[in-house]
Amino acid sequence: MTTLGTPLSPNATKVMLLGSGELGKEVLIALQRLGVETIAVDRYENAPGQQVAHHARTITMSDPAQLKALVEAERPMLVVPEIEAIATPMLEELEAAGTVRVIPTARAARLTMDREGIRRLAAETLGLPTSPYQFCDSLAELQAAIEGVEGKPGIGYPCIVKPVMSSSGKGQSKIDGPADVQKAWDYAMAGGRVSHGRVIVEGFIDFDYEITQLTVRSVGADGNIVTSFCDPIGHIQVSGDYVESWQPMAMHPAALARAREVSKAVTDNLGGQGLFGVELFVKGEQVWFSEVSPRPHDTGLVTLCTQHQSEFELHARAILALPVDTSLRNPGASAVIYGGVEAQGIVFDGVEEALRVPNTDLRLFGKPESFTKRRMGVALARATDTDTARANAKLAASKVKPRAA
Ligand SMILES: Nc1ncnc2c1ncn2[C@@H]1O[C@H](COP(=O)(O)OP(=O)(O)OP(=O)(O)O)[C@@H](O)[C@H]1O
Ligand SMILES: NCC(=O)N[C@@H]1O[C@H](COP(=O)([O-])[O-])[C@@H](O)[C@H]1O
Ligand SMILES: [Mg+2]
Repeated sequence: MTTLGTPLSPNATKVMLLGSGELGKEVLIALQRLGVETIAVDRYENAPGQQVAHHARTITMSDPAQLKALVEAERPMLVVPEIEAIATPMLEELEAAGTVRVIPTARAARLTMDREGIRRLAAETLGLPTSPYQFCDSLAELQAAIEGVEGKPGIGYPCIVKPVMSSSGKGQSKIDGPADVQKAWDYAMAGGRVSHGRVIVEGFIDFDYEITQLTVRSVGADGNIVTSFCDPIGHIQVSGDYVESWQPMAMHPAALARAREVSKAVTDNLGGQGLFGVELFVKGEQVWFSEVSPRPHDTGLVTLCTQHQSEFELHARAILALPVDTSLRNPGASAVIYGGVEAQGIVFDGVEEALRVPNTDLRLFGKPESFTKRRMGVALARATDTDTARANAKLAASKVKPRAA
């Protein structure tokens, strides 16, 4: 049974988010609506979620001592990781000591913190289909992994190199031939979230399309964990970062069934309560596991305009052991708004024109600093079909013009 308290009182139900970007901001709003007392933590001041939470804290989340001190001082009922770059072994320690509960579990946060833990679990422990891959600690190892050594075939070309710890495509590049290897290595070294000399090289999967299968582990009426699925989300990525997503993605029934089998296998193993974003590549009826976020997914921003309960509300409910409803309300789409400029405190022209596009909405995240390729907002569109929704979301996004003040 869940009992919720009153925020800012001695009986408050306190939840701490580790990472408070655009995704955390929406989770915090969902928690606020249930009267949860929220603590938004990030690596910089005035992060989007810090602007809506009861309390804002700024620390280096990858520093175990700082993380421990903060959790012990605040004593939240739940700690909810929102990004990968966190001192997750410290979360495991704190969870083991009974200091706090981590969402979905501290082990899941550790395994998904870098690409190695989750890839080895999926491919080697669970036997799920993935791209061929190798981990490398130097340029020479990368070259050998691609070209092969002593008669052993390598991954070959084309392939993709990514820092083991990065997200939103940072440091990721495609290698089409030997001339690109050095450049890809240097780019990966510059792009990781935490300085780390390790990369994954993956064989390129020539998929027809890719999806995010949002999967929720919540507590059922009988007290047992139930798994529910949202309608699949289709998306387009450019340079490893999502630019457009839509829901539902029309899929062959066999591919959808397989996608859900794979999602269930991964999320069963990771365990705990909460929403997961399982990323899958699809070709015909064939499905490959790519990676999983044990938390709301950027491509799932579309659920703000398509589902009765968005992925953020689903996460908030699931972690509080409340019932969830994953049903679709109407088709819809999202389109990303990049900063386009390098400046602090930017302004957005064209918001009115954007919102004149029928059945659209906007989220401007309020990030204090813009970079050319930093995601600063998203346009949302609902429609009776996803083609119309995609066209309108892109049109609305294109009307918003960020600029230096
Ligand atoms: N092996 C692969 N074959 C083909 N395309 C790939 C492969 N790996 C990655 N991609 C493409 O690059 C995108 C980003 O890759 P990935 O999800 O691993 O990066 P990421 O940095 O973790 O991104 P995010 O944090 O946004 O999920 C994928 O969604 C896909 O479009
Ligand atoms: N693909 C993961 C993802 O989209 N994560 C989202 O981006 C934020 C970081 O943005 P920033 O790099 O602009 O600070 C994170 O806090 C999270 O909300
Ligand atoms: Mg991804």
